[in-house]
Amino acid sequence: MAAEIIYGNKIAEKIREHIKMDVKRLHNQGITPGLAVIIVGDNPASKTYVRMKQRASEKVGILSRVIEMSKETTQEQLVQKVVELNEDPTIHGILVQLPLPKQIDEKVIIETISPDKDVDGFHPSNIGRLLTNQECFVPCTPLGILQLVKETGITIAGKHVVVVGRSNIVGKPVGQLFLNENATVTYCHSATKDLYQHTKQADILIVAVGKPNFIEGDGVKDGAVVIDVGNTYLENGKVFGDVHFNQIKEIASYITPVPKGVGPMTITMLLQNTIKGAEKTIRS
Ligand SMILES: Nc1nc(=O)c2c([nH]1)NC[C@@H]1CN(c3ccc(C(=O)N[C@@H](CCC(=O)O)C(=O)O)cc3)C=[N+]21
Repeated sequence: MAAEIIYGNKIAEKIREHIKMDVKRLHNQGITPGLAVIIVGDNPASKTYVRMKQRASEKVGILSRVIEMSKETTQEQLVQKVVELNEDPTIHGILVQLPLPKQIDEKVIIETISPDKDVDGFHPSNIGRLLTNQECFVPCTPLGILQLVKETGITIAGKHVVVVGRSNIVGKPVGQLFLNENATVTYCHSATKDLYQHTKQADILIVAVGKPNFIEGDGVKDGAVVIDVGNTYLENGKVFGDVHFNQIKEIASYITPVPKGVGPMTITMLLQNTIKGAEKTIRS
């Protein structure tokens, strides 16, 4: 049976309507949520993402400030910029677009961002809080994936979630998030032996490796929910996911497309986290 396609862009649109109302409520309290996005260097994909984030922010009434820094920026200069934004009361969310140029240590920069403004959820303090199931900023892509799966109406508790990929920004936190939802979680990665033996066990298969068509039809169980986190730009300018969509759509119960799947949810969760950052200033 053919799978139902989960259109992340449609779900994202619905959530953004709620976000607009949250922003209005904050405006009425005299607060304009502010997001700072720092981009270092001129990676074309990064520029595209930053533009999408900026446009999405403006549409819902979040003030976005994009800070462009040259590819020669030193670590010290970037740290200084982040410290400045940490202290800026008009900024409620800080995102440093990754990857960073070689001369800059990402870990140092991420640890400089105030955990209270860390809308990416990459600071070790937020990661530790996610691990211990405490209130925190959850990384945007994992949070978006959870919302997409919840939108299908399936129960997550007790399901076997198999995550392919173990990056700090997607693989690891998404597994943790589903573990917190009482799923049984398996992580697969580059050293995993007999990958398909594992992926075929998945009720929910999440693929985040950045390799087009990495998982084909024979790696998927009948009726599985398949979430494709890939976003690889090929020379022709087209964007590709990590799973063989045409094969798997005949096997899965639900599948996310690329584009219009996980990507728009990532950006929507960034907006949601920025509002959460702005709300923190009310309570304190
Ligand atoms: N500090 C940091 N935080 C991030 O969240 C972050 C980052 N660095 N570095 C790069 C990755 C990638 N990322 C995407 C966001 C949206 C789409 C997205 O919306 N993609 C569209 C396709 C776009 C197109 O059609 O060109 C879609 O899937 O429909 C993709 C990828 C955020 N990232």
